[in-house]
Amino acid sequence: MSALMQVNHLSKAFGGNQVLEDVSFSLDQGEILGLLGPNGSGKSTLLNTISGFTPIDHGTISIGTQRIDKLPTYQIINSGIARTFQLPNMPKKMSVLEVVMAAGTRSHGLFQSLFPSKRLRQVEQSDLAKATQLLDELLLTKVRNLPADALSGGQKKLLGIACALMGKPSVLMLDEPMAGVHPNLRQEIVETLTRLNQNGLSLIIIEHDMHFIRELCHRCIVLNRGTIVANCSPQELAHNEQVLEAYLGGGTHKLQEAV
Ligand SMILES: Nc1ncnc2c1ncn2[C@@H]1O[C@H](COP(=O)(O)OP(=O)(O)OP(=O)(O)O)[C@@H](O)[C@H]1O
Repeated sequence: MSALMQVNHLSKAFGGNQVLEDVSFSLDQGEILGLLGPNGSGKSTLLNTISGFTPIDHGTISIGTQRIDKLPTYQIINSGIARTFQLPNMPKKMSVLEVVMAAGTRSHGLFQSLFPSKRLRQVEQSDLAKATQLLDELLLTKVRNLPADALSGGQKKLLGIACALMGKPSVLMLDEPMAGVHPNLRQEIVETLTRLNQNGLSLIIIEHDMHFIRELCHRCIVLNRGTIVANCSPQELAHNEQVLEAYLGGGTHKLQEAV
């Protein structure tokens, strides 16, 4: 494996609150990296900085040889990075299929949308095929004509993944994909993410569900108060003293309960 993404000495503070401090790690091509840590340790902020939603104070973020830490969000998306959110908001007046199709339109850019052409119609046809396939893979075919806002919390998460995949990213970052998802759907999600990974997608996954982490992740990094305290295999987590200290020292998610 070779490094696809490199984060070096990244720091971020909100006012006097130092949320990320000197964070460095890499994501290898084809890797599934778990991002763990107690509540408030800076996991979502780290994803926000990588995806350009939150500007960084210090450090660098690169994809291959390209620095992306100063780029606007749409260019970061174009460089192949997609993400989902912990609590996805969905439009009330669009159907599930329309929301996925709109995510595809966003990835083609405004120019093509404003000046429709034969080429655009072809793109729309291929978007429809891709959206239909993704909805099928993410078990949303039955609800494709419902308003997106009417979906359950778990289904909204799946829809968020479908939208993120419309841009054909090389890195997908998921913020707690299993939270609120019915147990019956979990294995399907694991299998879908495994298949996507086998087809070349690299993943960074924030998750508190240790069964999911062990089943899916090749490696984990653990944040505690904004600093990386472990970078190891999922199997090594339960024996890592700094990890146990991070979780037992005040976090509400107790690692030992999960392992
Ligand atoms: N936009 C913001 N403005 C001010 N403070 C923020 C902002 N975003 C995050 N923070 C603070 O950064 C800290 C880390 O939050 P973050 O959401 O990154 O943690 P987390 O590890 O993802 O937590 P959880 O597991 O509970 O989702 C918190 O103290 C939070 O209040």
